[in-house]
Amino acid sequence: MSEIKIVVAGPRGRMGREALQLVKNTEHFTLVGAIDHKYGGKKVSEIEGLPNLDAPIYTDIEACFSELQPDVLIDLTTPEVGRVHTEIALQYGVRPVVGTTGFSKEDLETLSKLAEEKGIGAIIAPNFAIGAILMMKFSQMAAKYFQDIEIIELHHDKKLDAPSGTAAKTAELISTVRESKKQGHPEEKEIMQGARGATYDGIHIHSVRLPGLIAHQEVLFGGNGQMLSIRHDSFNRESFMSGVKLAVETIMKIDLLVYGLENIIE
Ligand SMILES: NC(=O)C1=CN([C@@H]2O[C@H](COP(=O)(O)OP(=O)(O)OC[C@H]3O[C@@H](n4cnc5c(N)ncnc54)[C@H](OP(=O)(O)O)[C@@H]3O)[C@@H](O)[C@H]2O)C=CC1
Ligand SMILES: O=C(O)C1=N[C@H](C(=O)O)C[C@H](O)C1
Repeated sequence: MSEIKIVVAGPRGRMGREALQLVKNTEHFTLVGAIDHKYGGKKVSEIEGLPNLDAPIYTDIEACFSELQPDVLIDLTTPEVGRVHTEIALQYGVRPVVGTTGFSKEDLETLSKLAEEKGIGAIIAPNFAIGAILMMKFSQMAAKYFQDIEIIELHHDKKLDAPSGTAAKTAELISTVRESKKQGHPEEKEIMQGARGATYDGIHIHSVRLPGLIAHQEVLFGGNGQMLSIRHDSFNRESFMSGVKLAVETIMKIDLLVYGLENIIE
């Protein structure tokens, strides 16, 4: 395989560190730079706890792209930052692989149009773990038979966005095969605000945040005298890396924005 030149945004983060290891351990991947709002001017190897990689760190993403001309940006930052990074990457002809969650429907539409306009591939994947993709696909299958559905997503307490990108994507996939409906008693009242969680197309989503957790989701389907539960657990962040690798390799061959890893696995 030919060499793929990569820039990682968010290299000191929980996912960013794991992505640096992936790049380091993959023969045809080369880390040419990193984007970090606090450590511009340093090298990755100079930051405590990061792998011994010589790549320079930039705070200015445009300078980074003009000077290094990377093939791919891997973005693992925050919703606001990730959205701007993705837009700039597309403007500079750098293919974005985005794990950052919390993008709105409008953000996705705007970025998709921009990718199409520029003829550049982009992958935005709320979850890179193969088991999570299967959990979402199995949930979509089950929703044809069970229309009353509640999603419980559980994450570590450092997570910024709620609901998780995975929960939002699961609800979105389910709503393509299930007619919108209001669940629960028609006259139910929340005695405490938020008790029934968020709703997407009538599907209830509950977000749990606790120390000790990594990334977990259970989708509950209620039927007459039965319940089906589909669950996925990520016990470490390495679980996401085979998906990141696949996305980086695939993005070199596509020229449009893909939202969700399920679209490139099949
Ligand atoms: N798609 C997937 O499979 C997965 C996606 N995620 C998503 O990935 C994102 C990152 O998660 P996680 O690693 O846990 O979060 P972290 O908070 O650990 O990492 C985010 C990093 O981004 C840095 N950052 C903030 N602003 C900028 C900026 N302007 N430029 C460069 N870096 C910046 C932060 O630095 P500082 O701390 O100094 O602010 C931090 O180091 C989240 O959106 C999360 O939901 C997470 C796991 C899996
Ligand atoms: O912040 C996290 O940790 C995770 N974020 C993603 C999400 O919002 O779905 C993916 C995974 O659940 C871990």
